[in-house]
Amino acid sequence: MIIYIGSKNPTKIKAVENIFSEFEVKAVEAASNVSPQPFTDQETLIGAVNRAKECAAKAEGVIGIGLEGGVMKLGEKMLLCNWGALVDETGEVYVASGARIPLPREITEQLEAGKELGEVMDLFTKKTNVRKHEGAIGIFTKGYVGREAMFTHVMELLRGQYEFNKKV
Ligand SMILES: O=P(O)(O)OP(=O)(O)OP(=O)(O)OC[C@H]1O[C@@H](n2cnc3c(O)ncnc32)[C@H](O)[C@@H]1O
Ligand SMILES: [Mg+2]
Repeated sequence: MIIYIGSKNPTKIKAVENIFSEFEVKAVEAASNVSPQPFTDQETLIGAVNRAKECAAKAEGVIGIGLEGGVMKLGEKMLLCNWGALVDETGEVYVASGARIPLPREITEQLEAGKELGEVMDLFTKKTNVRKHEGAIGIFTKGYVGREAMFTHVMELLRGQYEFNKKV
């Protein structure tokens, strides 16, 4: 079985490899077809599904994975939100979301002003490519849960549902 992951972000590739370690994992570009900075749960979920479907269409009999990051409003707070989708060899779609934590006010203000979280996090931490390393979730949890770990949990939820349905 070949697994296609629709991203070149190393945190996403590693999360897929961690959970499908016995299979060949191929990283390819896949369009989310949502805004670069999704602002709702719904938009983030759709982005993940779009990427997974594009991946599953790359070849016969493969599994496609989409992992998408965004933010969502909950009352006065803005939360990190992440979604994953797995499209299996028959076209069945499985979805799962990642852990959520609220973002500090100074971050949400910049997102509301139209900036992308990736850029805001690099400015905030004075680092480069936070999104390819610990991610915002890693920064605001002092490294307890990084982006790879969060996406790895999403992958467990996806593989588990797939196997339950297949009665593996
Ligand atoms: O190459 P792709 O797969 O697109 O990976 P990405 O890092 O851009 O990640 P997403 O498109 O899934 O995330 C959507 C936006 O949110 C940002 N983002 C999401 N989660 C983040 C995190 O934990 N840390 C920093 N930026 C994050 C990201 O930079 C984008 O601007
Ligand atoms: Mg992106």
